[in-house]
Amino acid sequence: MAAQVPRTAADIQPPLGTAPYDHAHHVKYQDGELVWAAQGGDIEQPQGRVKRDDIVAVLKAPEGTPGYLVYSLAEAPEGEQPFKLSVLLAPQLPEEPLAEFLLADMPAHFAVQASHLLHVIVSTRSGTGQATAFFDHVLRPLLAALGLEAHTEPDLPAMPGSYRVTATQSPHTVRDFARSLGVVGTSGATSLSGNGSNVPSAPTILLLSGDGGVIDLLNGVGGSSSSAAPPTVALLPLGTGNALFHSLHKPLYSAAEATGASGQSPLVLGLRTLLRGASAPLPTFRASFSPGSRLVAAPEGIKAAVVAEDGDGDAHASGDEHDHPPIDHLVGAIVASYGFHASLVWVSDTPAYRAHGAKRFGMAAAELLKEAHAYAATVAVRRPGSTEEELLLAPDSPKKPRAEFTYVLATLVSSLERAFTISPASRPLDGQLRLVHFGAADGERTMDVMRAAYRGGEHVGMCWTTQTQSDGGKDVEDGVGYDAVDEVRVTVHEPDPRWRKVCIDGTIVELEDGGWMAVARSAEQRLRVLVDPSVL
Ligand SMILES: Nc1ncnc2c1ncn2[C@@H]1O[C@H](COP(=O)(O)OP(=O)(O)OP(=O)(O)O)[C@@H](O)[C@H]1O
Repeated sequence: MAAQVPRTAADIQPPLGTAPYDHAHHVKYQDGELVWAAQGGDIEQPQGRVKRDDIVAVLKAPEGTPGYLVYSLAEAPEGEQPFKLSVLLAPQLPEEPLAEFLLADMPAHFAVQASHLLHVIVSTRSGTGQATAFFDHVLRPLLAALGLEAHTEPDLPAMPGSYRVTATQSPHTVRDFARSLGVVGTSGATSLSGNGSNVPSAPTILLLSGDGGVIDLLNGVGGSSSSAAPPTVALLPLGTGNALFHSLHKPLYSAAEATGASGQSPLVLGLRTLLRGASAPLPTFRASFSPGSRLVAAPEGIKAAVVAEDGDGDAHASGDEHDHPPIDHLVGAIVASYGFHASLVWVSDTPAYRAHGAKRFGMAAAELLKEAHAYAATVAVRRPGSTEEELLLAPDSPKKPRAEFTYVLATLVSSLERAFTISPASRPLDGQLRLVHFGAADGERTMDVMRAAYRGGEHVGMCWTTQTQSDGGKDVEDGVGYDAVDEVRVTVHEPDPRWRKVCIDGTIVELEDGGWMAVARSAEQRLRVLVDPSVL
């Protein structure tokens, strides 16, 4: 049975970091807002408003206090205090928004017992570095309101009502954390809770980061050699692209946009999913690399986890960020790319670019497109259900393989940023790899394609006329290819290592000249992820 939300008056003292509660006497819901007035006030001249879009949850007030507590999040990204969790105590609430947001029971994934630990990871350098502020001013007080308190002792046994916080200290912290989950006695992960309850039997991890945190967890928890049940991850999007989060929540953005609420905050959605979400297996792929492939750092020497192979076939860390350790595979959940996308991720991951948040991609893209490099490669695909590999062909011949590409990107998700819909056919958790590709194109054409992707995926089906290299420069039809695939193999033919980078969920690997990357859906279950029940 799920644990109850706190019911004592002490549990609803204003949690640390929040302003004192506002006390409403009259409340009404109009035009997508709760409006309220205090005792003696006039509801027609409200004292305060809470936008529906900002509501995170409604809790019942404790016994002896009639009414409800409405938790809402306000964000001011450029301000001194970027996040503010507000609480309104109201004697009653209208059916809307009560029915939608009332949290009657503690989510099962918050129940802490010997068989199930709750972790919070704060990735301090993700995005523009706001994960710590989000934890301090939003998540910690919200969890406190649910009767959950933080501790930072790695060796404490599971204590009901507590969770363990890990703040990243280096690019290795998340991967090291993930590896520790496989160690009996640290994770508390058992195959079954065995107590007849619906408490999960593996830990729940609240991840305050971008996509990098996910790939570090995926490659740290180990594969089939690990006996632990897969942990469940709750994503709180505090990175730059947050591709996995935005893709899993895309139907919710679309639903909100249909009602005119285009500004729906991802962090509010993330908190709602955290409180009311359901756990589902996270589809993953395995990217294998030819011998001689190496992990590489960003151009200025700063890059995330350094992961290398151990004898068990699980990815793990070695060396520091200046090493280029050999690598033979990575597990990903988002994207495996070669060409413009991989180069862009590689060159934009410097401290100077990172300071610009999501704008860093546009800035780095402008530089890269001045060169408009044509990436020499061959690309083979295996289509769904087929056992045969087939080469992607040149536009002027039904037999000749295409020899130059600008873009080769295999993905399991729809969106690489909230508004960048690279694979419009992808649905949350559908587990289908899709390949977006086009041949050598100049900078302007590539920008056109990228702009169309920002218009909801309009790049799919784009066509243009191009000139062949041979046959005296004949005009032929070309365009963006978009295919469901079970496997993709990219073989690079580039003497300059600069153009031999591939990107796996943000991690960069350099192939050798003539080397290859093969990407295929993986049947392994390494992680589960919390999603809004509507996407299941
Ligand atoms: N304290 C730290 N010191 C050094 N590196 C860190 C630290 N904390 C986090 N990192 C690294 O910073 C990177 C942050 O990546 P993450 O993907 O979370 O954010 P992002 O790149 O801004 O977002 P996205 O991948 O969604 O675009 C990770 O590679 C992580 O290992």
